Amino acid sequence: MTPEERPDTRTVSQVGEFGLIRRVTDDRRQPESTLLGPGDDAAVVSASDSRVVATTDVLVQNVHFRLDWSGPRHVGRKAVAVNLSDIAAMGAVPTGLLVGLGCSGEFSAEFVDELAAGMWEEARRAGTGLVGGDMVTATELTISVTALGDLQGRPPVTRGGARPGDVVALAGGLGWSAAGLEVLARGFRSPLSVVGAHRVPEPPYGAGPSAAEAGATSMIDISDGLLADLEHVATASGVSLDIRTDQLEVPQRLLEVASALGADARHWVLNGGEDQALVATFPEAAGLPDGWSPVGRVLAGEGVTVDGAEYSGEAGWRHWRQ
Ligand SMILES: Nc1ncnc2c1ncn2[C@@H]1O[C@H](COP(=O)(O)OP(=O)(O)OP(=O)(O)O)[C@@H](O)[C@H]1O
Ligand SMILES: Cc1ncc(C[n+]2csc(CCOP(=O)(O)O)c2C)c(N)n1
Ligand SMILES: [Mg+2]
Ligand SMILES: [Mg+2]
Ligand SMILES: [Mg+2]
Repeated sequence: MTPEERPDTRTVSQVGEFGLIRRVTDDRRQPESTLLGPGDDAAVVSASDSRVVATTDVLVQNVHFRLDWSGPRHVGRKAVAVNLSDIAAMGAVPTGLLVGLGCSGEFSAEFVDELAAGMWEEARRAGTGLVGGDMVTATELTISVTALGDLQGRPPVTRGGARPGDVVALAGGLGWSAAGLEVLARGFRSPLSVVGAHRVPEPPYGAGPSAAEAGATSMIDISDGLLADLEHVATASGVSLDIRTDQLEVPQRLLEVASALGADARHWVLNGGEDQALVATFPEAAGLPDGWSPVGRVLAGEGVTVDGAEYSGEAGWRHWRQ
């Protein structure tokens, strides 16, 4: 075995702050929108628009992921995916990502390499890259990602534009991540269809800009749960949203997993978080773009209902739940 082939067993402490930065920034082919990448006091990115969309989501070990449930590549992909889905939910395309990493010196440097590889993998799927970040020592593994985006000349699609008569529509899957979380919490590691969805969500990135192009009146990505996140749209728009369960399919696979666990698949679909699907409202006459299907209606009033009735089950995820 040559020295180059020997596995690198050094820890983060041994490699140090600048060694670590070099490892995760060297040899990365930046996307075209990166005019100046990592290495200076700040990055410079180009955009076709004079406005910049900016969003941050933080992931903390044992709150957002567990390292006995997910590997560093999964965690890296998820940290980027949840941020890129917020960019898509504004109707924008991403132009760059900044990553704040807090980790203890005991982690292997290879762990950080894998985390960075997962982030780049997900960033590339959406046509963007990591343009900068920060590395600090911390007692809990913490990943803060900031995503920047370009509205390409369109108005932002906010949570506040839904109007009575609009169609509520969905792009992407719901309930898969919650099913995976429950499977993992019960000590199982399969089926991969749900465990994989929990480890790494698959936001429908292209559906955000295409909804904006088609005249969506409001949009949000589902991080906490469909009903919980639609509450934000109902409040911001001053309307009521009614979800129709005859239009919101519960996938057969989720029914099977739920039946094996004695759980409720419909609850996963209505209240499960972290699938990062997109929900938007469209004027009835607009027609839905590819990848979008109707799941309900916007009505005059307030709050979110299911088939015209209040939902009695527990709502979606909340930090510091009492
Ligand atoms: N610490 C903060 N300082 C300033 N604004 C914040 C802070 N935390 C959240 N916000 C803002 O509040 C709004 C709602 O934040 P929230 O995190 O709930 O949205 P989200 O990212 O879409 O949801 P999730 O975090 O579940 O993915 C966003 O506009 C966000 O920028
Ligand atoms: C170990 C572990 N326990 C529970 C969960 C579930 N979970 C955590 S945060 C969140 C909502 C989105 O977060 P945020 O609002 O911060 O974006 C959900 C559904 C998990 N992923 N890992
Ligand atoms: Mg957030
Ligand atoms: Mg969001
Ligand atoms: Mg978010």
